[in-house]
Amino acid sequence: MKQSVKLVAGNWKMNGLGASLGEAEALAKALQEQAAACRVALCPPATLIDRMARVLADTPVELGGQDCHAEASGAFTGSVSAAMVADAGADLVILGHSERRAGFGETDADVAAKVEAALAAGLEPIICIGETLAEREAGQAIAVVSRQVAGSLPPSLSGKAFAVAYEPVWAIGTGLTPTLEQIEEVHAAVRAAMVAKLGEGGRVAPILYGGSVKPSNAAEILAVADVGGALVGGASLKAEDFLGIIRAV
Ligand SMILES: O=C[C@H](O)COP(=O)(O)O
Repeated sequence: MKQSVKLVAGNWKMNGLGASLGEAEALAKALQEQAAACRVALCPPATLIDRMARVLADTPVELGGQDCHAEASGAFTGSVSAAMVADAGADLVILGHSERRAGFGETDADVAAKVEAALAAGLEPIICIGETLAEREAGQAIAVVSRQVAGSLPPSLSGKAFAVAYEPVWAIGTGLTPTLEQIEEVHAAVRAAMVAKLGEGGRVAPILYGGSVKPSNAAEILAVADVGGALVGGASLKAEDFLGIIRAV
């Protein structure tokens, strides 16, 4: 299989005010002094994208949003469009995170529509999938992620730059992680579902792992077959911790 460059993306979620720009600056400075062996991205809250774009201009750190609306414009109070995320300075956008699926009722079809909007705006989507603890305990993990891939990835992704992030819901922010064997098994199933949906276009995009990735476990997780990077929450908020993960690639 052709390997794409690994991507390590930090999802700040609803954390970080202007003061946190110092962490982005420190990260960029470190990566300018010693280049990373992977792509690196930070995805701050929408209000920080513009300011962070200035801080990260001419550095190796890419910038992403955490969500966008599926429509291009209109009466959607509180939402931002994909074009707005791009206009603020982002190159990527996280879509379908489990916190949006669970907290805002986003379905696979909603996510697929957002992916279309992101592509139209020139953004590279990072499409999140993952099973709940109840689904894993019921032996449904593979079926759930396969269904999410089939429903959340529109055919138009074929030939476009994108990533899928496998994030078991029970591993997010808990300190728990699947075994390396479980990660390998799910990533293989996700890859098969991507190829079933997109044909050859599903073979190259990286499949990131997310859920309690930290400097101490990053190397072993990133070495698992077809783990194409990491989507990092808590440990991306401090440059030093995030660098520990990036250096493990
Ligand atoms: O998007 C990131 C994930 O939800 C992982 O979060 P975490 O690294 O804090 O477990």
